[in-house]
Amino acid sequence: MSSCLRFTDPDENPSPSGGRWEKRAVDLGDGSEVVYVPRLIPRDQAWEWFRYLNREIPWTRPSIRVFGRSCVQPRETCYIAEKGLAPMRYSGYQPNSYSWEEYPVVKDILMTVCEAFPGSKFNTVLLNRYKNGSDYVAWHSDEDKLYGSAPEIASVSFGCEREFLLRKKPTKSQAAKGARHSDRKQLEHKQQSFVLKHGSLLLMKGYTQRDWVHSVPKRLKADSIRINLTFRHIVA
Ligand SMILES: O=C(O)CCC(=O)C(=O)O
Ligand SMILES: [Fe+2]
Repeated sequence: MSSCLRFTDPDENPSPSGGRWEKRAVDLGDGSEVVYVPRLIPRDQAWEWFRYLNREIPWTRPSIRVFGRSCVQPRETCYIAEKGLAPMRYSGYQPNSYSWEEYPVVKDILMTVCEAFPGSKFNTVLLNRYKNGSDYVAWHSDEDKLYGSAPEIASVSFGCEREFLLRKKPTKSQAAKGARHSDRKQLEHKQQSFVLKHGSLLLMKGYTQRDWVHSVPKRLKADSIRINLTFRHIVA
């Protein structure tokens, strides 16, 4: 069950720059926070970029390992990274890394993110394409020492609106006891839901990767393509 979001508005205390966007911050507690920008990119510009990404990106649907079993990833992927960075790996899969120079529009999207959040730093991007509502991303966190202890991850969405869920990870003692029914119920209340709109940005900050997991569940009514870019910063 997803709880209703209660937003605070950081623009009530505008920062020196990056203030021309409506931003909705959600404090998840204990040092975790997300900021949702519903209209990072104007609608027509976002459709133009959607068409470019859909057409030009070399999408692949790799085999990954989940709980020791090989399966086809339930969405298409591409990875772009600065040269010389440590390789990225998830679920037993190490994507080929393409260069930023080959995809100028991806750089333009990154520039827009950096204008909205001056001071943020990103050097890689993982792109995902969901052909329709049967494509999804399962519960996971992007916690990896490659990204440091409290990474900022900027997620920009295009095309079909999809639900994005965030759920608190069980604490060590909850995990040790095994998720009893009452604990499970408690954790369900610590779930947040966002409908990520065409041209929107969701910034995950602080301990969101350490303490929360996220997913984009199957939605059989979603009948068109969604493209998502998660900008990340590899520290080593
Ligand atoms: O598609 C999304 O909104 C999220 C993708 C994601 O979580 C990931 O690539 O790690
Ligand atoms: Fe993720």
